Amino acid sequence: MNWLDLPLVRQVRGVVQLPGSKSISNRILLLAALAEGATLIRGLLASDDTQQMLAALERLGVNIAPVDQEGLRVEGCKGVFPVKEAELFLGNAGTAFRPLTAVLALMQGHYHLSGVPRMHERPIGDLVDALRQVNAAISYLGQEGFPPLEVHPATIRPADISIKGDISSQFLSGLLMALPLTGEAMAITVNGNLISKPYVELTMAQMARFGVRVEHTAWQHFVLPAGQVYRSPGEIMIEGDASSASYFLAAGAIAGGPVRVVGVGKNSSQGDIRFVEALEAMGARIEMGEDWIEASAPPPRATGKALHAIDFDCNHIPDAAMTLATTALFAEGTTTLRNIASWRVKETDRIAAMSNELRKLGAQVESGEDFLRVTPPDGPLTSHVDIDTYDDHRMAMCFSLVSLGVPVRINDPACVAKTFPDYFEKFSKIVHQHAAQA
Ligand SMILES: O=C(O)C1=C[C@@H](OP(=O)(O)O)[C@@H](O)[C@H](O)C1
Ligand SMILES: C=C(OP(=O)(O)O)C(=O)O
Repeated sequence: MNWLDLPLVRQVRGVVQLPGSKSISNRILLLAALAEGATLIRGLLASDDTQQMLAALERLGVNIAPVDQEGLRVEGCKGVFPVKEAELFLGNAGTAFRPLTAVLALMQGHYHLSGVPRMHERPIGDLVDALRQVNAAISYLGQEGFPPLEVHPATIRPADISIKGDISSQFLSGLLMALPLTGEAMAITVNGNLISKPYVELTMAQMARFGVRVEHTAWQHFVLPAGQVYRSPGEIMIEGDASSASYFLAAGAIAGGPVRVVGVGKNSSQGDIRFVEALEAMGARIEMGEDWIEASAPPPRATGKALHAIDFDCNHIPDAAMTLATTALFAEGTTTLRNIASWRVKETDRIAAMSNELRKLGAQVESGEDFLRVTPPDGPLTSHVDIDTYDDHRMAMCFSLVSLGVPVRINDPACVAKTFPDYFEKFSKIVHQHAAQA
């Protein structure tokens, strides 16, 4: 096991250029691959999750070539992947696994989809059930309802589909991106509650960039009109990742600031931009421009803690919500994060992992199926704690914030590669005062 020791940081300040959005990158790669015409993509995230999508598309016969320093040219295959038999390994990338399952189910081929052991514990049954309603032939190779999967050729028949949306929104997103390939009109009804709604909005917004529209009423009925085709818009610029922004903005709110992130701003299409509302509710000062956001701490309170606790429904920001859990260590009072049951089926059981590690620092933690409650210790956080990261990039990034209070050791820091390979380098650039210099 390797680790990274983060010394005590007394102040953060600076400007961070964000990496591209993971959620937009993997959607755009897939849609560009399925479109008519070539797409020049700029600003793509370079990380494990996008690498999984890129490698899978190349295996499926899609031509992808670098352009200039940072551009990528994807040759669209007009809705039909050239390769009809493939084994795809997709790591732990939900944004690759779920949408590719939906698309490949319509391709009349033989495909085998697998991932890392944790991916085989992450549910996919609700998506498979929905795809079976249009006669897709998918079988489970391990446990019923979970990857790995085998997709077989099948004659797809239009149907009114119902899908559950209370475990992951990626099932509905995958279905929405795939179904236009049939050319048929299709209606989807979401059965019960839909979580993580902004990600479905993001899906529809990316589809619209390729000329395909989805009609929907409330969050229950979605209609794909017949005869729509993905057409490349030519060139696409991907904005910075709003979830990745959360760590730097929280740092600015906790330890002085200002910290400015560049790459997302007030017109962002990503739901995690609304993390700033939670930070503001905790007392942080936020300013936003077209493509930047800046956070700084409020004046110190009598208690010594800059921020105050919140009670917040986090369903619309499941990823950035994790950052609130560690920000709560620097807030006066008890912070409650609600409606986060999906944390249990992500990179790890994030409610359990977060509870374990926060307790090591001296916080009082209460948790349930779908909530987490954090009360920081009265005195300082416990210093020099070893934080386990559970192969979860967000655990590593969230707990880097502990160094704004006490020195901390982050185990397996390289797990950040899933979405942000150079996270710790960027974090070190906003650090202005180590304990040794204080
Ligand atoms: O569609 C997407 O890009 C994502 C949706 C969310 O998942 P759930 O819908 O499972 O909450 C989010 O946690 C994930 O990181 C990315
Ligand atoms: C849940 C996440 O990833 P995935 O896209 O694999 O679901 C995440 O990045 O926090």
